[in-house]
Amino acid sequence: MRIEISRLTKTYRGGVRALDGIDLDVPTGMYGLLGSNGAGKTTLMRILAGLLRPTSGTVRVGGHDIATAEGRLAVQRTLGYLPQDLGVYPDLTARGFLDYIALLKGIDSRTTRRRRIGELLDVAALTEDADRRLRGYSGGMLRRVGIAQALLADPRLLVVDEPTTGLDPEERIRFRTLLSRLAGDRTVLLSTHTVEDVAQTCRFLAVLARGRLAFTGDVGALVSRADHRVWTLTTPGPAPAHGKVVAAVPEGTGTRYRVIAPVPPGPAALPAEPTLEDGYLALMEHVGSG
Ligand SMILES: Nc1ncnc2c1ncn2[C@@H]1O[C@H](COP(=O)(O)OP(=O)(O)OP(=O)(O)O)[C@@H](O)[C@H]1O
Repeated sequence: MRIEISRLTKTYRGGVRALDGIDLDVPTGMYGLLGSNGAGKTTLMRILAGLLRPTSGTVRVGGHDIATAEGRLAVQRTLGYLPQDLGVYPDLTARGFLDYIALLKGIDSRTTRRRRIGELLDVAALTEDADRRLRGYSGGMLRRVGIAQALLADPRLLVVDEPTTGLDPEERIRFRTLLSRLAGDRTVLLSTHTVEDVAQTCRFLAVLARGRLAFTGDVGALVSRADHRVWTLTTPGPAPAHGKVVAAVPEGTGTRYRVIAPVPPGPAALPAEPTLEDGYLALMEHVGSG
């Protein structure tokens, strides 16, 4: 399911221009949307989910234009959305909550609901805990309940907004693996400010900065933004005065710095292999974050 976005602009009442002329083509599979706080990611997700109207520009999802009522309806039928702040009822069990959402989504047949919810609890690895109240769930389990509710209508497009924020490393990895598995036969648009989530799951990504696209392409192309610009320097003295220090690890009597800079930050600096995070930071140095 392809997403085609052209000249998309969103200006909020009060004048904040959250999206400023976005052109983006998202193919089937897993796709990352990276950007710092306030870059416009949630605004874009909410427009895709039909919850917010753009100020101008066009958005087509699977060929349906979301500017028309029929288009929005068609997209809502093929889209599952996991918002940043999914509210749940803590006194419901996971099974009860999913049943409630399924009813809201118009799945009237009790048998269909029971079967579908059973399948999704299994996909989200929640079967054993399905009859426990949500108030006792961990952050990772709640996020998986969120994915299960987003999958109820078997959407071809899954839009997930900052799903791994606040998760511990094991839960984070488990959640990422789940998303990758789901992307096998659908489009999964993953919005995040965590570079590692994209590095571990996506081949293609876009970077938003202050409402504009700063980058689109494959992961390797973003990594190479930091080619010949990453250095390590171990010194007992102060941090290098030039370049952006991205890591500082105590080592012996000194500190090993990792630095992004166009030239070696000191005579003892050694070149290092760039990571996706280095590429992202090098790009942000260039465009200015925000
Ligand atoms: N309802 C609103 N009214 C006015 N301005 C808004 C509204 N929602 C968001 N904004 C502003 O629009 C810009 C983009 O916000 P958005 O939430 O889309 O960014 P984001 O990339 O999702 O950030 P975060 O990672 O912090 O969630 C910000 O400057 C934000 O303050």
